[in-house]
Amino acid sequence: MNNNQYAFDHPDDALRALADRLAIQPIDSGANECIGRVLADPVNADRDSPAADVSAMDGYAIRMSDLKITGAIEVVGESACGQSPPPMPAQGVLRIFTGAIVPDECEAVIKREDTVESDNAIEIRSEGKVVETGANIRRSGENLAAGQSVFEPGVWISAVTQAALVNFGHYSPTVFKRVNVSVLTTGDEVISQHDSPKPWQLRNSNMHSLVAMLSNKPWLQTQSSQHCGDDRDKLATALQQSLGNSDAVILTGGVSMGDYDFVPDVITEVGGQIIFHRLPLRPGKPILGAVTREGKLIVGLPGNPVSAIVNARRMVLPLLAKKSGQTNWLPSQPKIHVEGLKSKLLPLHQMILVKINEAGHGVVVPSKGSGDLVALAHSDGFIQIPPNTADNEPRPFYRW
Ligand SMILES: Nc1nc2c(c(=O)[nH]1)N[C@H]1C(S)=C(S)[C@@H](COP(=O)(O)OP(=O)(O)OC[C@H]3O[C@@H](n4cnc5c(N)ncnc54)[C@H](O)[C@@H]3O)O[C@H]1N2
Ligand code: MOO
Repeated sequence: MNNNQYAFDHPDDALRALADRLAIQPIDSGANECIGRVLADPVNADRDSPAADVSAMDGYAIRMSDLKITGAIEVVGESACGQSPPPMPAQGVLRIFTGAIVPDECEAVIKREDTVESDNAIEIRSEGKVVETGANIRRSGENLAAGQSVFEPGVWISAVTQAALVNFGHYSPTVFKRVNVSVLTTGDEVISQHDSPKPWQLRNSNMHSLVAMLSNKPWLQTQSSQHCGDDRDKLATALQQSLGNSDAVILTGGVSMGDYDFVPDVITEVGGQIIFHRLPLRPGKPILGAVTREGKLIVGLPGNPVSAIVNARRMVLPLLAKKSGQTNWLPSQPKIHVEGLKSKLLPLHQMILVKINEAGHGVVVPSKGSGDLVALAHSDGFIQIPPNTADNEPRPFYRW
């Protein structure tokens, strides 16, 4: 707590306080697809990786004494992939292939380009003469030994995670259930895609952008998306229903100080415990975070389209990630230099739209404010600048 104006000084503190109260998803016993989902059980190595000493190159399995031989050395046999290896001959070398098992008593592998090859014999070139004991041999268990931990629960299963899971025999690991999310937009001025807007109306960009952001994540599932006018009772009913069939409800609009801003009251009415309402953020000051008794998430995002989507990325996705079981739910972001930054000195964490240039630097996207969804659409993400800061240090970058 701080100077009374805001429940938290830093958005991450607000996130942690709310995240602590969320119920983690149960295990999904019926999952038949694990890619993009969240690992629920620990995974240990079922065997050494590599499982045996193997060659890292196509070449010849030698003893160190072979390096002293000038002239031809007989190639006595070969160790090929997918076969158990022949014994190392007392004299002569074996042809060996990348990934094939290195026989006991082989002391190094010489790359074939470091030899002069002829029928059933090689000569070792000067480049090959300098190999050291163990050269080009991958030792059994050097990546990981049998029984050691590969992953703890809470890992997001990407293509690279999948490589290790399959390598250790976990084709269908246990995962957490997807987080079912409902999107509930509010406001009498917002129309559906089937209507054409009058001057005092606008299209529901928030609903479509939020659903798009959520649908990018295989560990989430959009349960429903609906719009509700500024009617307190209808909003309460819609929120109650959404909470009944989802794990999280994300609302937009109606969270600030207007006469028709019913969202905070309605959240309390349906049993939500408000953890924060208003944070020192721009955009996003009116944001509201709440939790139900069952540990479901409710977030009230401001209605302005830039504010809604910036805070969906900055605040909602981490909370949903926590709920999904991910342990790295609030990762630190890479810091980037930003050109053209002239931020005002404000007692707020400012989130500024940027585009990334070829040098990997951010360039500020000129914006007219939190209703400027044209600027939003031309950005790659945003940076976050601490309150009352005017220097041009690298800042954390949140990519869309
Ligand atoms: N007296 C104060 N007024 C306002 C404050 C404040 O602190 N004191 N905060 C301002 C800030 S910051 C924001 S952001 C807005 C957010 O207010 P609400 O969440 O109550 O949003 P609305 O008033 O409902 O709408 C704001 C704006 O966004 C448009 N909108 C709403 N829903 C959608 C939608 N689904 N798709 C596209 N656009 C939407 C809406 O028409 C308004 O133009 O409050 C300030 N006021
Ligand atoms: O969240 Mo508001 O967008 O700062 O205008």
